[in-house]
Amino acid sequence: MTETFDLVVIGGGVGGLVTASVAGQLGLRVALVEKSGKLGGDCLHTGCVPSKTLIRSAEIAWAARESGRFGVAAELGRVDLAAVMDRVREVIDTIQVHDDPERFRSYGVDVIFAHARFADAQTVVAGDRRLIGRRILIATGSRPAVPLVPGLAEAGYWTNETVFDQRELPDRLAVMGGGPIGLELAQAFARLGSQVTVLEMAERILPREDPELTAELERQLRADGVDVRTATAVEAVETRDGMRRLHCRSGDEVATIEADHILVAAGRAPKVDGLDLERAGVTVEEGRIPVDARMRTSVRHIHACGDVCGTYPFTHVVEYQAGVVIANVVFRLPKKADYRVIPWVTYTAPELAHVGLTEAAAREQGYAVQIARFRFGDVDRALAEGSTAGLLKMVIYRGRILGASILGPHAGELIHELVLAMQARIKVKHLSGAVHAYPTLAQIHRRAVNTLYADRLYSPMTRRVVGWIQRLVP
Ligand SMILES: Cc1cc2nc3c(=O)[nH]c(=O)nc-3n(C[C@H](O)[C@H](O)[C@H](O)COP(=O)(O)OP(=O)(O)OC[C@H]3O[C@@H](n4cnc5c(N)ncnc54)[C@H](O)[C@@H]3O)c2cc1C
Ligand SMILES: NC(=O)c1ccc[n+]([C@@H]2O[C@H](COP(=O)([O-])OP(=O)(O)OC[C@H]3O[C@@H](n4cnc5c(N)ncnc54)[C@H](O)[C@@H]3O)[C@@H](O)[C@H]2O)c1
Repeated sequence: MTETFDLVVIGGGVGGLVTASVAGQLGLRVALVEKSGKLGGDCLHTGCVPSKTLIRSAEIAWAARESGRFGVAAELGRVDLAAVMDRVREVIDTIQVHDDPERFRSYGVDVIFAHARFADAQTVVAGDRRLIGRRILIATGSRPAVPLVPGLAEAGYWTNETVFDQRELPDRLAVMGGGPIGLELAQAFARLGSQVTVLEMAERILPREDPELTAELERQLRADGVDVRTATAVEAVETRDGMRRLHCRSGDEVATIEADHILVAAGRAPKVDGLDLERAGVTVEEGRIPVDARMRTSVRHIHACGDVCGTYPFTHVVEYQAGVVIANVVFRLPKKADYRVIPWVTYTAPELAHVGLTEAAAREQGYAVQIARFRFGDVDRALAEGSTAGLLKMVIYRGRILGASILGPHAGELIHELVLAMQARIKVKHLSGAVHAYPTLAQIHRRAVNTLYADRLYSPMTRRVVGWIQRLVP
């Protein structure tokens, strides 16, 4: 059966759903093809939602363990991973209601559950249907990249696709990869009671983040009981009596880590296979689909967004890119994606939030920047909360923020004041001038900026000026 559509969307994750729902509600003839049998994609089923729900249970376990420090001394009973994962499932099911296929059908979207592939640049084959699209969107996401380590496949491992199905807490867990997925899950399992080792190949955890903050986060993770080993490569894995032995090398030193289970969190691979992209003439580079600023692939009427493009693989970025696709496809406006102000957050404890340029990136680009820093240990609310680790670091050029990183309590919430300031190109003097309620963590923004003015305010010159005013003005 051959049918014609204004827009054919491949992939029912964030990118595909946002685009299809808006285009459908605005009257375009839209087909949405999803192969997994359910809508929602990685974020809902195996990504953001389950990980953040698991982290919440881990926080509760940690709070019970630490309660004595707050004068409440609660007893932590047995951690029941099955019950924790049941709660994860409940949260997914609650959110899944928003992604009910019937809801999309009510918007006029033809939702098709099938594997999609290209027959040519205009035609997508989905089961026994041939969908001709005036425009086509590829939003097929990514899957875990699994390193080629001898013995790993035979030993078996978890990824984000299987970890949330587990029912028993492992005594010992080895995590390959010290990126956001690895660290969030490593700390969560450690807080729930597993003995966790993180094996990171690079010199430091979260290599894309500011090293000043990641060094402090590494110390915090260790204090939480996570054994973090950087510059460590897993060279081979063997299984003995059901136990995994990971043979690792760090420089000249070799070590063997024993674990009941291995979690692989070593990066993502865009899902481009099985799409027959060559039939459509869509270019694939280094395993991902490159796009221009209008989210167009090498074939102008075929767009791509989200993890399949391999840049900024975050839900909020996919959503933003879908907006660019909508502007171009639905409104035919030449809107371009602009990544100047993109925040992201790693949900460890403390959280690490970032937006814009790091200090190193700004200096590399030739900006003579000023750095404003303030530590949570000097913020009264952080003291009251008992969460004093971490700091705010702001990268400032000619009075405006080029970038900022926050390591600290609720950093993911706090960063948005700076996101808005950057987006609106507000000068930092306005952050300092804005009254911030006491005692809030948000005072850290104002206090960081004030450190820049302190030297000038209390300088001999200002003292002289004040002296003249006092003498001259009655
Ligand atoms: C553990 C984990 C935690 C994360 N936490 C966060 C977080 O806290 N914050 C954040 O911003 N981001 C987070 N992310 C990243 C976020 O989940 C992704 O960036 C986002 O889900 C990507 O959306 P997408 O639409 O590009 O792809 P997906 O959501 O992966 O959707 C792609 C869809 O396409 C379908 N598909 C693939 N191939 C075909 C085909 N040939 N035919 C038909 N359908 C197909 C797939 O089945 C899937 O449903 C996390 C990711 C992981 C793995
Ligand atoms: N909070 C969030 O927003 C959030 C959370 C989780 C994931 N995500 C998204 O998902 C993406 C993927 O996350 P990720 O953590 O899997 O990937 P990543 O690429 O960010 O980090 C993977 C880490 O694994 C290391 N590594 C690679 N191969 C290795 C090996 N053989 N042995 C040991 N270490 C190895 C890399 O050096 C890197 O530090 C992230 O870039 C992020 O955009 C976001």
